Amino acid sequence: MSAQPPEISDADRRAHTEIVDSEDAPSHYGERPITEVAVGVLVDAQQRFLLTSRPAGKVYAGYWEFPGGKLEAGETVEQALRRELHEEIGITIGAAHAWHVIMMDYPHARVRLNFCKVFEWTGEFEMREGQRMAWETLPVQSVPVLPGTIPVLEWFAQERAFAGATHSG
Ligand SMILES: Nc1nc2c([nH]c(=O)n2[C@H]2C[C@H](O)[C@@H](COP(=O)(O)OP(=O)(O)OP(=O)(O)O)O2)c(=O)[nH]1
Repeated sequence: MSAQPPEISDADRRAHTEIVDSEDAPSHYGERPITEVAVGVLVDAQQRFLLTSRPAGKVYAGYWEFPGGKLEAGETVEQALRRELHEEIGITIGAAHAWHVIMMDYPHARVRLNFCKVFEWTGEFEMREGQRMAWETLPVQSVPVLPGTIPVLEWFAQERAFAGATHSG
């Protein structure tokens, strides 16, 4: 089975990234409310990282991203991450190590992405929303990647002294 990669629209190209790397940004930043998102960067013993495709029916369906989702009321980033990764990919994570925080201004929403590295988990991977999964290294082979995923690839490139394009497209 080979799924056609989705078209990249002008809106995707316009999606605006802002590196924040602090928790200082107010909950209403600019004119639009901010949606808090917990994102897991799972790294295995071979230093590969896990990407999953966004399921049908969500915005950016078919795009590749790091697994995660929106915080529910009263949740911390770590709690939301633990819940989302269990619900969506079937695993129970160990410690979540806060890494970087960025804002993304999409046509559909303004989101604050709280990226956490995760090195330990238990359970079998089970794509419970019909996603696909891929263990990746640089350069990433899965296309297209979500605009808000690209900065993570840049951080890996810096950490790993990787030169060249981090992904295609
Ligand atoms: N999971 C994840 N989301 C990302 C990444 N980069 C990025 O811009 N996003 C954006 C896309 C979405 O606007 C938002 C995540 O929301 P979502 O719709 O996937 O969250 P969810 O699973 O809670 O969805 P739902 O319950 O509303 O269906 O964050 C990434 O690497 N991983």
